[in-house]
Amino acid sequence: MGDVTRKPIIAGNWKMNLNHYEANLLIQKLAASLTGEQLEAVETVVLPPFTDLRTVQTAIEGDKLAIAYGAQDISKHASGAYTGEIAGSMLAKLGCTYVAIGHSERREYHDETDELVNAKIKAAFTAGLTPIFCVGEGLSIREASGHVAHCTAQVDAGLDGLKEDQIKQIVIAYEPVWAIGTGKTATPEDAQEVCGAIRARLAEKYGSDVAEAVRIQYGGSVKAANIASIMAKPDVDGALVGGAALDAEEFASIVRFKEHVAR
Ligand SMILES: O=C(CO)COP(=O)(O)O
Repeated sequence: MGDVTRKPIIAGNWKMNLNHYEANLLIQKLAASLTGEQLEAVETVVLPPFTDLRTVQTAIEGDKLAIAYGAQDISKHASGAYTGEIAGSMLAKLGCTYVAIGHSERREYHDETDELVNAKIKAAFTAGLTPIFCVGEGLSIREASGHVAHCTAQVDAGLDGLKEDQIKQIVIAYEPVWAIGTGKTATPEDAQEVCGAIRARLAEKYGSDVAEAVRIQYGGSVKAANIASIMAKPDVDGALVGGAALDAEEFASIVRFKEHVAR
């Protein structure tokens, strides 16, 4: 293990929830629930729908809040005749720092392949955005004990052709599909097993310097009640939160995980 300290990163993936009025309200409530010190200790990120981004930018910049934001998807293309798509340069212009790529809901409902995910990660870097690169296994793979191999293969494919300094910046989110929106959280040991295996794979391929710099999140039914024990694991550097990120109090409490007792 190196001596790199990885700043915890808690990101709220709002999915297809909240219009721009509701987005503004949620940002205001978050700002009221978290102190500057708490936001300093943990990188706090929101990933609203595209249509909310301008409003979220205005709210965050207006009050100089230490909250980062980003999008839930990106086009692999830079610009052009791609109806309905959003380019990385457009997201960068709105002040986005992050973009989620390869979320299981996009892989499943929009047939996103590892190859497309890899192209989107490259598009994000070209636009100066940091990918939150999602991987995770479905229930049948987990039941057949194929989860580690599945996730490390997704990591290999997603990072193909990237430079080491890009890989160092990336955030990887391990989200077991069977734990998303189901209330079935993976145990902290389950989360550590895969997050640790991902880091070991990164070390094998790119060296321990790179592996120790990458932040790895766990996602899947994260709540204020279970965050502390998940964050206590050595290779878990943060969380990607879905449903619980729509409630300001709950999300703020997740961000304050250092004040909770791990159970
Ligand atoms: O998919 C997720 C975050 O990207 C997790 O969603 P839930 O927290 O609602 O299970």
